[in-house]
Amino acid sequence: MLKIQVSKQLASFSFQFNHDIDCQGITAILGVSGSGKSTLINLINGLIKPDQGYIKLNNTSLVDCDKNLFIDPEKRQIGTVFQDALLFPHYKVIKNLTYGANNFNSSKFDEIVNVLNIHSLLNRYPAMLSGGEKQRVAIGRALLANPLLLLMDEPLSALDMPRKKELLTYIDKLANDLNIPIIYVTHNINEVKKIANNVAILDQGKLIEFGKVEHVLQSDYLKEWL
Ligand SMILES: Nc1ncnc2c1ncn2[C@@H]1O[C@H](COP(=O)(O)OP(=O)(O)OP(=O)(O)O)[C@@H](O)[C@H]1O
Repeated sequence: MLKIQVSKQLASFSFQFNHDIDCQGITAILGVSGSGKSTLINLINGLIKPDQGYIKLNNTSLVDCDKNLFIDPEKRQIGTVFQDALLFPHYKVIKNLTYGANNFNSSKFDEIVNVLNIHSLLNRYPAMLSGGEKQRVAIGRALLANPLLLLMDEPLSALDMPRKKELLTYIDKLANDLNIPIIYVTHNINEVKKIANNVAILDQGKLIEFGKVEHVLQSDYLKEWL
């Protein structure tokens, strides 16, 4: 369980989020541009410090403003995949995957390589990969660090439609085959329908709705948005 009760002021933008997120399956964070989706992701992974409140992952405090506690991003056991796959251009895929990952065994490596279907890419440089292949490698690298939770901030936005469809299938497999909980940021309702179990809707830095996808997609807020 991810327990979040935070507020953050970024210039004139006020952000608040008070809700628990079940660490199971895929939880989508949906909202228009500027609603605060990336702010939420960066509060969870530690790239932003809240002004007030706390975040706990499976009962471990990641940040607690009252106690002046702040766990550094690299110690949170949380993987983040951003819009653009940030790979080292001068390293082959295999080195990009294993860079900085100290605690993994070869069966874990094989499992991740299989689920993401990147075996044939291991000896290529990033410049020799398509956008979707790069994102699969970036996801693989995040998974090799053994995260308890995977955050994905609009991972499809740089891809064309066929690659989007392809990568969505892989993301779905991660949650099901590897059993890794995922928080998935998007402004695309179709992506939510395809892969998410639960969805949170943000608007102007506030949580508007949270619940099962079937339920939330019926909300009046989304009827106006569609
Ligand atoms: N460091 C900052 N300083 C000032 N304002 C910021 C800062 N970071 C974000 N903001 C503002 O906070 C608001 C929310 O930004 P955020 O990136 O969280 O939105 P988003 O929903 O992820 O948007 P998008 O879908 O376009 O990525 C925006 O108005 C943005 O300009």
